Amino acid sequence: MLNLTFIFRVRPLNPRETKISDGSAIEFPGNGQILLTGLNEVPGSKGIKTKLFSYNVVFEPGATQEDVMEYSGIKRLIEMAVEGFSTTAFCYGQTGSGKTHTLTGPPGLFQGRVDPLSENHGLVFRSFMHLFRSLQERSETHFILKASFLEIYNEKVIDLLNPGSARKPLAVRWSKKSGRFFVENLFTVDCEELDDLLAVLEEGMRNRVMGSHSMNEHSSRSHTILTVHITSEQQMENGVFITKQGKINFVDLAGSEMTKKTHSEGKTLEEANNINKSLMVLGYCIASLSDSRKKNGHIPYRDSKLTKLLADSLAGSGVTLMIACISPAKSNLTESLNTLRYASRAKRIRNKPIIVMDPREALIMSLKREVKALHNENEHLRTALRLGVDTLISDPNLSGSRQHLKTPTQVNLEHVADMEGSELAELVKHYAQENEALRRENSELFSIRDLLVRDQEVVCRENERLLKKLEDVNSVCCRSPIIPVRPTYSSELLNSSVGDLEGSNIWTNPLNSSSGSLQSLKEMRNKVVKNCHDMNFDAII
Ligand SMILES: Nc1ncnc2c1ncn2[C@@H]1O[C@H](COP(=O)(O)OP(=O)(O)OP(=O)(O)O)[C@@H](O)[C@H]1O
Repeated sequence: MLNLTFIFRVRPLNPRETKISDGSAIEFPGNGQILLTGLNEVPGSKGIKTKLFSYNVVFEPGATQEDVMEYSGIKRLIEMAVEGFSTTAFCYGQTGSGKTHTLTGPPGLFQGRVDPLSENHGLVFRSFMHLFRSLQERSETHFILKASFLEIYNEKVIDLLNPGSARKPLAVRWSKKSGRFFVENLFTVDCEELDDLLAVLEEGMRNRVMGSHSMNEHSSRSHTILTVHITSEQQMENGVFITKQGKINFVDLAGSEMTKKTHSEGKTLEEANNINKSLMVLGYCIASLSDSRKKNGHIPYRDSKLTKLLADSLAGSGVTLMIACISPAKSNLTESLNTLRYASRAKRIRNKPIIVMDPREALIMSLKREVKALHNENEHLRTALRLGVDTLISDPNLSGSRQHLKTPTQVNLEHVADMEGSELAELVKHYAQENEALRRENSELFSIRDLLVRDQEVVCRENERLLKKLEDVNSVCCRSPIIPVRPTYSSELLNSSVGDLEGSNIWTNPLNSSSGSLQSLKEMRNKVVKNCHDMNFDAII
């Protein structure tokens, strides 16, 4: 199952590019195709002028923020997070290609009073609105939302919701329990209302490190990860509560940059080196994951903070939407080519996403599913065999499996999360026992069915033999001059009553004293009719 989807957004030429007549090097032939032109001017192009890339979703420069929300697949990602999956949307691309614009909007949107109706809002703001609408539609489920927002600046993790005046970095540690990396002491905010989530976004955006270089006046100098944890509690038919823990990460990667082109030096150069290094590690991880020979080997997640924190999304149980942002300008052709190639490599990662659940609850769920399937199968078998539940229970041939089901273990089906270990163990035991009893009953029903099928075959053969005998007698009768000729009577025989036949002279044959034959014919016929009646042919599947 594919868990990494790539989509593309090509931004319009910016005023600077238009001013210096830096034309577009990208054409859109349609059907999700991107045609790079003028490649022969790129060093190492070996004379190739154009290259065509094909993808499922490509947003052309005219696409609006709403278009991206509607057609990028982000809505599905949110639904999956609500259903308990770990999901990630991240924006990748060279500096100034429109990553921040796509995720959160243009620069300055979060300065001063934020206009909630602005058309400039990016995917994060729109996703929060969609998330709350989606939760409201599921009134039968109780949801708890928590959000955190961090940035990785120069390989240091800073809490954007609680940066402190010194912007003290937080440690990234490995959790044995959850089997993943986590940020120690990261501020996590309870978000009961949509406004709480929006406040998290605003606060984080204000605290983010921005810089300026020749290619982007408002360049993000850090990677940011905004995470919304979604815990859902739903009551099942029998009172058991099932808890699922989904999450959605919005990752705005700092832009890859050619330091020569951005004229970086000093602090900006150090930032650029760190950005490029962590993006390179991300590239290695993606390349290793997409290479089937290396997939189960070493993946260098530990080589950067970014890959440590994204490891579960890339390789584990997550579902990822990668939005590759591209500049159309001729002057950025090499970078655009790199982004498209990077995406082509990453497209090959496939994993099986899984819902994150408490292992004990997962066991109960799987036992419940099995119990339900067995119940259904047994019910079907019972109907097919025309045996009522009571018949089965009173049938001494059946083991005590049904008796057990009539008096199930009494278990306190309270809120599972609040249950003591011993209570949970008892619940698991109960389902395991019920499961076992149903399995036994299932195999007994199957043996009964096999037995009946065998009986049916024997009776069919017996009937065929009797009908053959009737045919023989018929032919003897036909040869007698006294007996009027009837074309065939085996079917007529089966359709008429015994009384009809007795009164009829077609059976009397004084020459071969056929009263004995009549008697045996009647017996045979009765036997066939009885066999057919006894064996309900339709009932056996
Ligand atoms: N689709 C678009 N439509 C209009 N303007 C855009 C679009 N994409 C980007 N821009 C503008 O281009 C400029 C650079 O975009 P942005 O800052 O989002 O790039 P970035 O990839 O995040 O860069 P960096 O990696 O340096 O942070 C911004 O002024 C932004 O508003």
